[in-house]
Amino acid sequence: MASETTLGVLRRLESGPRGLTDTEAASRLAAGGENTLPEARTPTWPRRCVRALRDPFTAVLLCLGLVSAAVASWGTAVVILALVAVSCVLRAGGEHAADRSLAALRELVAGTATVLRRADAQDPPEPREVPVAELVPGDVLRLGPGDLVPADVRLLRARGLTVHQGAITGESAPVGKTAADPGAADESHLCFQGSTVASGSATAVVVATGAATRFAAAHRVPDARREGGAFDRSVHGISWVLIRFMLLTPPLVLMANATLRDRGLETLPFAVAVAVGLTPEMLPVIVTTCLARGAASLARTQGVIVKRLPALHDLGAVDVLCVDKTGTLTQDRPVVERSLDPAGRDDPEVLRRAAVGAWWTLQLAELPTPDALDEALLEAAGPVGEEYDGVDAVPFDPVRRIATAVVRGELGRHTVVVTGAVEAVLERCATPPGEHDRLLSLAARKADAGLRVLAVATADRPAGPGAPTDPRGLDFQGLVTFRDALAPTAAEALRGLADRGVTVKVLTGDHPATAARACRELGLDPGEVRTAGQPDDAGAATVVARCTPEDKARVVAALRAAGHTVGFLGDGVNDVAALRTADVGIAPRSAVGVARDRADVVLAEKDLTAIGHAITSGRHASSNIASYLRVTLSSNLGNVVAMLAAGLLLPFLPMLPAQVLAQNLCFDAAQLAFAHDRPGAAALRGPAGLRPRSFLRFVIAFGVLNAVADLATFAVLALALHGPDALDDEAVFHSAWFTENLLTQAVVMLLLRTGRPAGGGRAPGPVALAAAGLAAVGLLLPPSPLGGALGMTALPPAYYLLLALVPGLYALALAAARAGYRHVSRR
Ligand SMILES: Nc1ncnc2c1ncn2[C@@H]1O[C@H](COP(=O)(O)OP(=O)(O)OP(=O)(O)O)[C@@H](O)[C@H]1O
Ligand SMILES: [Mg+2]
Repeated sequence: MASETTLGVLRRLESGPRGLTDTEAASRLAAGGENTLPEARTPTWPRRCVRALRDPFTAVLLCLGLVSAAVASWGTAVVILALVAVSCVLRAGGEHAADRSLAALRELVAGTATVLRRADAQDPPEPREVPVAELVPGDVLRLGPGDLVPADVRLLRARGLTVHQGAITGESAPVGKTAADPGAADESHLCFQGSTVASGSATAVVVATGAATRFAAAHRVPDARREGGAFDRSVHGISWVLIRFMLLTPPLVLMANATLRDRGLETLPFAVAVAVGLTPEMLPVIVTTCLARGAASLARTQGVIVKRLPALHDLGAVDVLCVDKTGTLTQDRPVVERSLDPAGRDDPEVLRRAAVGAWWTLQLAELPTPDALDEALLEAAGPVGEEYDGVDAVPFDPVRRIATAVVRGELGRHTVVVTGAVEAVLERCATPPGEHDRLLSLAARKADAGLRVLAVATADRPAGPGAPTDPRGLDFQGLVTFRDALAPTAAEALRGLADRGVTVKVLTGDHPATAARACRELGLDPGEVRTAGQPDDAGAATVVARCTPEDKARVVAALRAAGHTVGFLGDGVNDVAALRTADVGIAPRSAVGVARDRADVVLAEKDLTAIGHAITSGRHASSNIASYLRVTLSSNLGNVVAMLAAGLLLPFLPMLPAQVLAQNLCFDAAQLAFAHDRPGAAALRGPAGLRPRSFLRFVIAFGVLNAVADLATFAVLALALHGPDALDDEAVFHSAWFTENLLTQAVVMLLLRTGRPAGGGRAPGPVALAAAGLAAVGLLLPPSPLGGALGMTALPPAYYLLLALVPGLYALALAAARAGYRHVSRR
């Protein structure tokens, strides 16, 4: 294929430069299938369950179950397997529902391609937006900056085209592509599905779609999204600490019991049950439920689409949000304001020349969507350009910051028209240094007024084959200024972010003064504006101007390295690298294809205030997950420590393995309520990340407190009611402790969540109801027949009195400790 000529390829595909007819495309689609990757299909149920088993906690549970089975402790083994099964099924179900709704949402922002199609063979071809899935071999399509290459294509025409094809070849820099018929081994005339257009434009014919593309052949998962976002990392960190604890517990229990109590392997089921008691086995279920609920409600109420569930948590943790300016804070609907000669006087000729360049760029570059500045130039200049003969054009490139068009002038010579950022154009002009500085400050004065500034230069040269990619020795012609109105919701959105404790930074490719002025008008203090490349441009500055795409990504990376959780909001080709680098990439729906594809979150409506709501929703979900973890882990840890200690002090096991596991099941069921909780206002006020270290410190502190409370209960019960000798009534002791555990757990649920303080006159929330249910089970299960089956019994009435008292005291201690902890952790 590599050595085939363009014509040969078109003939083989039975297509032509005018594209396919609708009927032909439809019959090819029916015959060849949709242009989708095989991996993109949703996993089956068994696969989901197997995947749920790979969760580390589940794996450890399974191991413990096998150990129990190996020592013929069938009851324990069965209960553990039941736990595993319940958590797998709940999780797989949750993920299934979440995936389905995510897939539906992703459809909303799925890409389209600009294809030439004809209703009839005689009709002229017209460019049409077609869903990427409906592309067929032989389709002729247009590519422009920011497009995803939707299939494997052979270029027919290309202007200044460079593509990122790292997904296929691993090269990180953009690669130049041309339509010229190549040598045998060269692939510079082919673009592959999965690559993206960095600059330039092209017309190309589709040669392979769907499973036949090179991308699919390489068996790459299309969305190998970064694992290890902030959320995954935190959960991973916490999980591994716990798993180490769990694996250590059984041998420790065995050894302690063997040395101090002379017990042998018969304590193994107990040891295993204790280790199981430590596991937050509902964690995956809670995480999926919290995130999926948050994402669904965001889509419904705000039109915000979260494409990757953990991104919702990361949004909640964002403390710095970087945004670009044009198209995000402003509308990107520029209108020409003035056309100035080098002396700063009005001169319509400058505008006319720029418009000639724009016209021929539009004609020759065949961009799928015309550039906003080019359109504004043509709108203001009226019908110009046709009086010349266009030769070639290289569309705007955000790295060089210039656009070039070449037209045939008088006497067969060529005129090169270069438009672009002032610095970039002046650098290519033969202007004396003094004049150079004067022109820069003229442009800066215009930019100070909030205008976007375009410099125009030309050169006259002998006829040559094409446009120079890096023209030099130009004559400076003047400036065109544009007004670009601010996005109507931008000011309110920025206020909303400030209220939520999020620092906003503006990273723009535009002039520093234009950016500073826009910020001021939006009520954001720009401070000292930095230009990309200055030392410390990633530091404290609010505005970094003249960013290349790499600069934006570099600043984001530096902020992350400094410990921030960084969000990036952008809509253009020059934002793609930063969208990938940030913890959460956000794109408005109007963004170019790659930006939308790379973003984790897409704003479906043109309302920036939705970001604030999305951040709150992320905090909401994180706070519920954190509440769950905090409550579960600290009370589990407390129970385990208390149980180990009591196991050594008592002549019998403090709880039977089956009772430990039953208690565990009750906890798990009650804690599902956290997925439906509404956290208090305080939890939503600032960034809400799970920081493993401080989190584990919290858990250990409250776990120890919990253990102390448990042991105190045990001592009080023993001494107050019977004296040390009466303790050999095992069933009574087990029942009392079971009840006490469930009651304290209920208290912990109420007091350790990040929820609103009790009271306030509103109906009890789900957590309060679940806690009440848990307490009721704690009181009612032991005297019931089921309790009997688990080896428990009704308690003497006096016990109930004490059992009412102890959780009360514990609640007071807990509330005091919580207040003290807040005080300490705030300092
Ligand atoms: N189509 C174009 N033709 C010529 N010059 C352009 C064109 N678009 C932009 N420029 C010039 O390049 C400068 C920087 O534009 P660039 O697109 O890099 O940033 P931006 O889109 O303004 O910023 P942001 O990153 O905030 O979206 C503009 O100020 C303008 O002078
Ligand atoms: Mg932009």
